[in-house]
Amino acid sequence: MGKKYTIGVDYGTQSGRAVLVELSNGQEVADHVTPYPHHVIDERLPGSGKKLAHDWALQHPDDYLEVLRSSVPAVVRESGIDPEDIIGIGIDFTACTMLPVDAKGEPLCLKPELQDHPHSWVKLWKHHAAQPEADKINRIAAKRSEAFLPRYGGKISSEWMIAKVWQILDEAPEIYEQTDLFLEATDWVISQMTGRIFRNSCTAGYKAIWHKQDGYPDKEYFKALDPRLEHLTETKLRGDVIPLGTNAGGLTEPMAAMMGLKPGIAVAVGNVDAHAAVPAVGVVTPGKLVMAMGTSICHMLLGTEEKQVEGMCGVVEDGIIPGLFGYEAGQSAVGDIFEWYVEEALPAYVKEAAADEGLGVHAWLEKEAAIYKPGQTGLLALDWWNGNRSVLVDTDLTGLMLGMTLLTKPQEIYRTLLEATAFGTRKIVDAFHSSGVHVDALYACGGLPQKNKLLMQIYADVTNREIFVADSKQTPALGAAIFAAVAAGESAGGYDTVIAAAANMARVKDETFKPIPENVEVYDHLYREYNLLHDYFGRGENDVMKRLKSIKKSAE
Ligand SMILES: Nc1ncnc2c1ncn2[C@@H]1O[C@H](COP(=O)(O)OP(=O)(O)O)[C@@H](O)[C@H]1O
Ligand SMILES: O=C(CO)[C@@H](O)[C@@H](O)COP(=O)(O)O
Repeated sequence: MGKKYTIGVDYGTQSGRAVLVELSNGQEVADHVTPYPHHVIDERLPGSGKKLAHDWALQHPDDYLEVLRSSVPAVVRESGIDPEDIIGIGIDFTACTMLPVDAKGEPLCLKPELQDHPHSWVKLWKHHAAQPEADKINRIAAKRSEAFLPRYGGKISSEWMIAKVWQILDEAPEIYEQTDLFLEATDWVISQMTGRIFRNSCTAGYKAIWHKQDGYPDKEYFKALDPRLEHLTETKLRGDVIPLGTNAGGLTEPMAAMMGLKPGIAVAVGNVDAHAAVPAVGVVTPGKLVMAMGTSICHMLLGTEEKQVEGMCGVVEDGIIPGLFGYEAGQSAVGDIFEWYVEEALPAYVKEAAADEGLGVHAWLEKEAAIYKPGQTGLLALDWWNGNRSVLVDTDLTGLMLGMTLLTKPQEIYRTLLEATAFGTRKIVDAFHSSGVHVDALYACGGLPQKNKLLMQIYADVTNREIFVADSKQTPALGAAIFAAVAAGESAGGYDTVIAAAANMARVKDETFKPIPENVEVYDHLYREYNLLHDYFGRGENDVMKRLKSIKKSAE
């Protein structure tokens, strides 16, 4: 058999990208990006121009098909590969990004009579307008001591499926009525490619409170939320939940013609961006924490048992790699904090100095901050500029920096912010490790590891763990291509397991970041101080951050 290939398509917040990957070695032969024509819809609906309320974020389902129409033929063309040798396609998506469809699988928002109804559209992961429903979901679950709650670190997010479905029922019962199924967008796109609807074990588990043994929460719980939701899971959330890497069916003739691919090739069930990245950095066994590092960090870890870990986003059997328990945790702002500082608080002289030296502002700050030894700034910060999504799960917490004097320099503040986010990651590492889900090494992908070496060294020193960095331009898309290779199977030239596929297709860079013992020692001291501040301001001893927020609210 000659060389074989699969295509991975990564659906992000602003755009989708296709990557064509060689199966023998994981080489990314060609890639192509399609920005979504309708962008994120957060002000006005397309067509009617109807104004959306605060905290809404929608998308247009045809934008997802546009990625298939444009980016897939583009990578085939650019690579010059014969479509006969492309044996499968897989996708990964933001989540929970969900939509209501009719009995034919058609999105309600594409029906002319429903186009001007905001609730008929795709709700993007960062649609935050279902917070009142999420609050009730949590309150009622806690009161009933629902067994599922600890699996999600004690809190169900407003970003997830049940809160979004309930918001539709609350605010637009007529749309709820006309919905045959609520689907994750990742499952909808796969259904468009195959003509068959399946739910994948990743989004069902992390975003829709589904459990491999227990299924969804029972009817009594849903009835306690709202009697109209009693039968939700066997009606509008019905459908087989199948593990990642399963072939969801062959590519249909019309879709194959549209994309320039061979009909009948394997289409892997849908997946999520951060989760798909895990095998793409070669992680298929417990003990290795994968960090997707960008504006925020998603932390992914594998285990052999279901354990309860404070503040984690969730634990799902088969949720990342079939046969293992996948754990997810996160920090809600990391790169975003550095960006806030650079955009909102940096003196003009720094920007001028960077320009004079032909450097970007981040690069200049990194160079200057690297001159300091750990502890030498005398500063310490709490990384809560966008609340806390890790052990405290509290969006009302805010940022803090301690130790400033008249001599404090911008590069010292920048370094302290890098360190604060590293302490935030250590908190997550410690929460897992002390709950019996071991963390022996860290694996990093996303934009930040390529951009800032000082940041990576600080993470190695603060966590006292070696960090391996992805050697892939598009790690989640490579992951989607890995799952496509597994869906195709060995007989077609792919692989029979994710473990075998990752062994051949995943890559990390040769250069790693190793902890430097003297830095580890100093950071241990600083981390103890961070913990004192963390608990003092975060666990109720001094609720000044919340009081300030409420004073601010009443002053508005
Ligand atoms: N040299 C740098 N050092 C640290 N952070 C940086 C640097 N350059 C950009 N950033 C931050 O990286 C973030 C973007 O990361 P990236 O992985 O590209 O995005 P995303 O999370 O959207 O995928 C921004 O928040 C930006 O502030
Ligand atoms: O929530 C998840 C994964 O669980 C992500 O899809 C969501 O945060 C979107 O991430 P990105 O902004 O695309 O990195």
